[in-house]
Amino acid sequence: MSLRQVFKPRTVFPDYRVNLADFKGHQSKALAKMRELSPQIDLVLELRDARAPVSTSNTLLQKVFRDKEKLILYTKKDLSPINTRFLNKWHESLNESWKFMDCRSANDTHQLLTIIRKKYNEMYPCPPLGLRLMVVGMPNVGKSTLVNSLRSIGLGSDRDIMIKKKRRSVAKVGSHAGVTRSTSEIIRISRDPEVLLYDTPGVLLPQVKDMQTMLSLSLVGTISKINQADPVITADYLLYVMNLTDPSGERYRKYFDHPTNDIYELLGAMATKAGNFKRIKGEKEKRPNYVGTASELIQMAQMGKLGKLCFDVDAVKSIEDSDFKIPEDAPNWNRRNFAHGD
Ligand SMILES: Nc1nc2c(ncn2[C@@H]2O[C@H](COP(=O)(O)OP(=O)(O)OP(=O)(O)O)[C@@H](O)[C@H]2O)c(=O)[nH]1
Repeated sequence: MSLRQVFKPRTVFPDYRVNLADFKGHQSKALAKMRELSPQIDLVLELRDARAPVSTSNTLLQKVFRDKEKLILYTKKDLSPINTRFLNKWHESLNESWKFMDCRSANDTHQLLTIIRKKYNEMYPCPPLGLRLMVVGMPNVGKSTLVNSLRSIGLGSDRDIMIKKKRRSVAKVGSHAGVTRSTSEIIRISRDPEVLLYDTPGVLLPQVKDMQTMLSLSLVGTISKINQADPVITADYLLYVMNLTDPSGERYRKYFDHPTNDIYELLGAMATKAGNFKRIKGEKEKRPNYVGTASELIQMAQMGKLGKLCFDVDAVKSIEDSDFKIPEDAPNWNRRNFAHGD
């Protein structure tokens, strides 16, 4: 590209056909269990990934806990550039409380525990069996990580959180979707006041809204490998998001010297640099391994190696542009109970 040419990122993503479902039997069972336990729950912690705040919001969970007090936790804040003004505007219109979190941070967990304990102290009469919480959300958003942090900090001191972490881990954590398969037994996270919670398996919608939602969910690791879209399509969406976020091409400068809208150009350059070629049946020459390189690029994005990214670019923009009104039937929660955090 000549220096005179100005790079223009794509503003519309091509309409690929991708699978829109990843709903499993254990998720359906988990929903039934949530409905069964719902009457004894005082507060629902709904986790969403801050890199896909709209796509990881689950209307099924909202229906199950329609009448419950709820605090929305946007997790993985360390990987997301999302503007808190957007979250404020969005939730103000829905009369909902929210907080930004790194589930592994002692500081954030402390702040959350303070909110939870305050909630207990404000209840009259105090719940005789302790305050009961349920931690819900889509797969891989950080539920089990949060449960372990709450228990470590809630029952111990944060100075020895690292030492006690192993002993106190009650919920299995993993880097892929679907690690928790069933609702936990009740777990104590604080003694005075008595606070108990249930960890639950991640639940998706039976079918997601559209292709971009599915690609966003794949990029934050919510979709199981078998149902994810083709890695090259997912990497192309990642490129679309990266260019809209920063049109200078800086995020992939290490692999390619100018911004591009052509995913094959970027993957080809990356594969050549790594010497990652593949022989295609019936062809003499080896070709760059586009699929393998696309998977590597996706993994880098998931680990935060391409900088902070929000994959819900179009969804966030359409919410930002809309004119909010508080629905008349919105529950009247006391929002002063909750801090937003940053
Ligand atoms: N960077 C970052 N990583 C996090 C955070 N919270 C959780 N993780 C990581 O995200 C991955 C998924 O965490 P889990 O706690 O297993 O997620 P889950 O929601 O219980 O997953 P399911 O069992 O599939 O429902 C793990 O690799 C965690 O270490 C966070 O706030 N920031």
